[in-house]
Amino acid sequence: MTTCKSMHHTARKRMVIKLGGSTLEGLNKAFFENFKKLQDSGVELIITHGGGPAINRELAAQGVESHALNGIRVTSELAIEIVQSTLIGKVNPTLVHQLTTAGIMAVGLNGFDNHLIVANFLDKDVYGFVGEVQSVNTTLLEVLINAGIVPVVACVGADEDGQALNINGDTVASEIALAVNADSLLLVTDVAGIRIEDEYQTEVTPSLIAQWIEQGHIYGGMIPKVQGAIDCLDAGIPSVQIVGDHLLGTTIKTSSSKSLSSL
Ligand SMILES: Nc1ncnc2c1ncn2[C@@H]1O[C@H](COP(=O)(O)OP(=O)(O)O)[C@@H](O)[C@H]1O
Ligand SMILES: CC(=O)N[C@@H](CCC(=O)OP(=O)(O)O)C(=O)O
Repeated sequence: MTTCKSMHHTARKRMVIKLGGSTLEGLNKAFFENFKKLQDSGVELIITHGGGPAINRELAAQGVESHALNGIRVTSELAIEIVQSTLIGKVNPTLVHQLTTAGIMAVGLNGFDNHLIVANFLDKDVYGFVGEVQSVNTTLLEVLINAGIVPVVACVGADEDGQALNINGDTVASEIALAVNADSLLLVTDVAGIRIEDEYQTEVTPSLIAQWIEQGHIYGGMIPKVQGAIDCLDAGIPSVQIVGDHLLGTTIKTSSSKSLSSL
């Protein structure tokens, strides 16, 4: 019996999906119903999200300055309060509502819950209240997944003193994918994948990505996505995709399977 059960478990696919703030507000019921179908077909889902545009609006409304450096928001003491309340208080429950409306049992979480995301200051002098992930406690995620519940994780970490730290949503997604040993990572954003000189790429390798960053073809918010993708591939997660809201986009692979046709 035990063998049977564990074999069943290892056969299940586990997928981490990150919904970017750039696309979050335009997603409809049909989009979320795709996730319901995935879950019904036996895929274990963990959803993470960002919320850059919502944070920008709230910062502007309160007259708090912030700017990005290498795709990371430089986050002052005033700004972290707004990041925390916007992501955990507004963006996360809105997303949980959309998922539950699509028939998915979903529960909202953030880095504070059962030490889910323990973080250190990345570099306080340069970035302010931005976190670098120190550890991900997967215990709670496993409990929820086993009960058929989809965890929905806001990208706020907590340091050992209980200070909230802002972490890029793509970074949280890849760290969680690594921690739960996901079979795939899907980053949903506002573009249909990586675009190079006006052409969307269907399949790319880490070495091409490094070249494109160097040449400035990949910049800004795309940088934490490809970095997270490469970290996952390096750790053996077989599939990472960056897609638009139609779920079409770029697959990042360690080596191209197109070598014959492209020769
Ligand atoms: N090579 C590239 N291909 C596609 N998008 C890119 C590229 N380089 C930079 N970008 C930018 O990255 C953005 C997506 O990142 P971001 O705005 O942070 O989205 P999200 O909120 O989904 O994390 C795109 O809208 C585009 O402006
Ligand atoms: C440190 C850092 O940059 N945090 C991000 C967190 C939100 C996020 O990542 O949102 P997107 O998914 O929309 O990019 C920020 O403050 O914007």
